[in-house]
Amino acid sequence: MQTIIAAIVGTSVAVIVGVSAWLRLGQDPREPPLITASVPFLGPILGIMKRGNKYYGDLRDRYRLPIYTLRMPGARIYVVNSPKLFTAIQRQHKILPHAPIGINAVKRICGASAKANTILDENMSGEHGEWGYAQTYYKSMHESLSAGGGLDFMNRTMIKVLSNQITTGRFQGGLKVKLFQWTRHEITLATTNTVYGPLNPFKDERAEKTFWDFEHGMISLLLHPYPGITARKTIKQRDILAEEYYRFFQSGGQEQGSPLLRTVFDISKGQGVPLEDIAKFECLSTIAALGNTVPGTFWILYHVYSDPVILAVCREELAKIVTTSRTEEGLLTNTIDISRVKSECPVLLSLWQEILRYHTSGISVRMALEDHLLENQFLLKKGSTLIMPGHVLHTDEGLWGPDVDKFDYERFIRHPSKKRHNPVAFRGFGGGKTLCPGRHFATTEILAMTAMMVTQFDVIPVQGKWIEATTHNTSIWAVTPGPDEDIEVEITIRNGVDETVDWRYTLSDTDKPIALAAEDFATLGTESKE
Ligand code: HEM
Repeated sequence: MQTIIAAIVGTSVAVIVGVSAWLRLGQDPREPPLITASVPFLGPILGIMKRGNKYYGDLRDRYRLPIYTLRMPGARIYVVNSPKLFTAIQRQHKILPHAPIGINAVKRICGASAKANTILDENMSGEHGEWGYAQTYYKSMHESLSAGGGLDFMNRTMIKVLSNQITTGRFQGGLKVKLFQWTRHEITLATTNTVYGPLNPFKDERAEKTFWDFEHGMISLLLHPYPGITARKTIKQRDILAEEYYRFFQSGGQEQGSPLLRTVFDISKGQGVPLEDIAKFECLSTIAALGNTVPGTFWILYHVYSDPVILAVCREELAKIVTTSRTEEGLLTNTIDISRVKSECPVLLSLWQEILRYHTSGISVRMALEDHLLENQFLLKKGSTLIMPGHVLHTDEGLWGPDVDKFDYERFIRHPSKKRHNPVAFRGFGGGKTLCPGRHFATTEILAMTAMMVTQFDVIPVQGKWIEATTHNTSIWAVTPGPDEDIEVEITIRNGVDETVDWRYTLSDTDKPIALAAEDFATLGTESKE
């Protein structure tokens, strides 16, 4: 027996030493340093399975490298830790694009026809100029969601829809709900009514349920080698959803929808994508619009209501921008202009940014289309994958200071005596070519929802005290994780709120982008340091 064990141990050690040596020999000295796990190839996979995106933070702390190589079966991966290199990689978007990885994910998730997939492939990385489906689709999304008439229309519609949902009439005598589930429903309705208009398929609660079940299982379409066998349920949910979108488009629903929807629909049609496939791609667009906005809203409500100091400060800030008027009949109306929330409520805005810093852990990925010497220093081999984990920047003490692990709702408040953080260190909305186009809309929606709740309602945990919400069970792919356990709360009308007074929420001004990402600082003319 002992001899067998010794033989197994001996062989394993020999294999590990052999594979490690082979890995090192296959590594060009100009490549980012190789980190070999104690079990080659499997080590990183096990690390990621165990620690999720925090694994990259662990390696950053252990090796303190600006960029390093990880080897996994069939993959050469460069993981980036330095904000300077994040920017350098994003600048090389033709040689180091996101599209080959992103389009592959779209194909696996949406299961579109061969015809649609061929259209997707054409000039996907923009190597021949700004044409082709992928290029024009994302460009038009960015344009439709940038400051201007289209975004103003969406913001105003969303504020109107949301304020019709969040009314005192619904919470008479208190309403007990699970906070995450409730937030999810309210945001799903407000966002989809805004995007899809009066024929919104999500008005049917069955569509909403199918959508969230699909979202939950979607990772299996990406990771399982044979999803047709192992992820049949998720595929069925996607196909039911796609049928809903198909019926919507066939009946011309998009004509009454948002300018964003009409624009991207026309682009898909113009590129010759069949209607069945436009409907399948729409499943993913809704994921983009809701996937992070829902947990983002949950976290802001959780932090505001679970901390009496934050709640008091936010209420004080909002009270300053409430204007009261009287109708001819003598009825009082309180009005909050959401434009003023964005320009005159620095604490609320800082709280939202801190939520993104503290809770989001998105990863930006790129692929090297050819050998490239990054910053004349690091050789990136053709075919390799680049990983830029937001988490490593968000948790870097050198970038945020010694209190980096603390949730500090005032961290982003600008003050002449305070050194501003490096904008590149904030990755809540990613960056570069794939910078989130929905960031301004989502920010307005989340701030509007918070303003409506905080001014009119109290939220109290049914258990009597707030339990710290954790995110240990988060899937590795979640950009903004939801809580491990939902929290049962009671929503009641805030003490002192006069129920005879009408509350109105408006958006008076045309959208002025708030500097959220490093790119916004550049657009707004504020310097972006690295
Ligand atoms: C709090 C809410 C949101 C967060 C935290 C968020 C975050 C992100 C992140 C981290 C990325 C990836 C960036 C990268 O790879 O570098 C992204 C991409 C994207 N987001 Fe958002 N997002 C939010 C809301 C929205 C909304 C409301 C929409 C649409 C209405 C949207 C549409 C998209 C799209 C289409 C992309 C892909 C962009 C491209 O590849 O060019 N997002 N988002």
